[in-house]
Amino acid sequence: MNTQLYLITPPRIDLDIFADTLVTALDSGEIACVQLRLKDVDDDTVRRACEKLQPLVQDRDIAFVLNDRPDLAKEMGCDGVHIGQDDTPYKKAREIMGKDAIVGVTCHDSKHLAMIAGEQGADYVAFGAFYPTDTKQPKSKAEPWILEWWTTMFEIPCVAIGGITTDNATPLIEAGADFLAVCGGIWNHPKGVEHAVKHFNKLCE
Ligand SMILES: Cc1ncc(COP(=O)(O)OP(=O)(O)O)c(N)n1
Ligand SMILES: Cc1ncsc1CCOP(=O)(O)O
Ligand SMILES: [Mg+2]
Repeated sequence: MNTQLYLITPPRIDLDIFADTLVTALDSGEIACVQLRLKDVDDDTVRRACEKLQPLVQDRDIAFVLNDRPDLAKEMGCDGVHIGQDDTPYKKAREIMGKDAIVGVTCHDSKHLAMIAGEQGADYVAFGAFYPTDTKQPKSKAEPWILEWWTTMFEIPCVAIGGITTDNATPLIEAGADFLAVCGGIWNHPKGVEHAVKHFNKLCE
């Protein structure tokens, strides 16, 4: 399977404006997954964002994953949740989400964390940050070899994240990333989101 695109929503969104931008992105090419990632907002803001954005994504047969909050992901009918090492522990997240939902786990640049997540039953392991990013102050710096190592050793999909753009994605694709999780590289692309999606898709062919 070729590398697939996994969109992360911008840190701050105006819901009505972003819904239109998201539709443009979704209709520009192949996208496997969208993660709603809103930090430091109240639960109702997350609920409203889910209500507005989730149908746009799911109606196109694309997975809608919520960051950090298995409780809200379950309540809102999301396809999955992404949890970090300081979030709800995997077992609890799985208990809340059920066996068929997607549960993805941040593993930074750690083989050890990834093997634990894999053993516990994670649907994907996420490595990063591969490049400098303005979206988050990352806790770790990962190198492409960890993607190569993971894909050689395990069947569970791996996600590459952190500062990925159309200019720097190729080494991660070549190293075997199953998914590229991208925020700024899509929404802030100088030529617009349509061009960005198409360009990422081309790189992944
Ligand atoms: C696909 C994907 N990978 C990694 C992260 C980072 O999760 P986390 O370490 O919990 O940090 P926050 O995103 O919660 O700030 C992610 N969200 N998605
Ligand atoms: C959430 C997250 N986790 C590690 S780096 C990162 C930010 C991803 O956004 P961008 O693609 O803009 O670097
Ligand atoms: Mg988190």
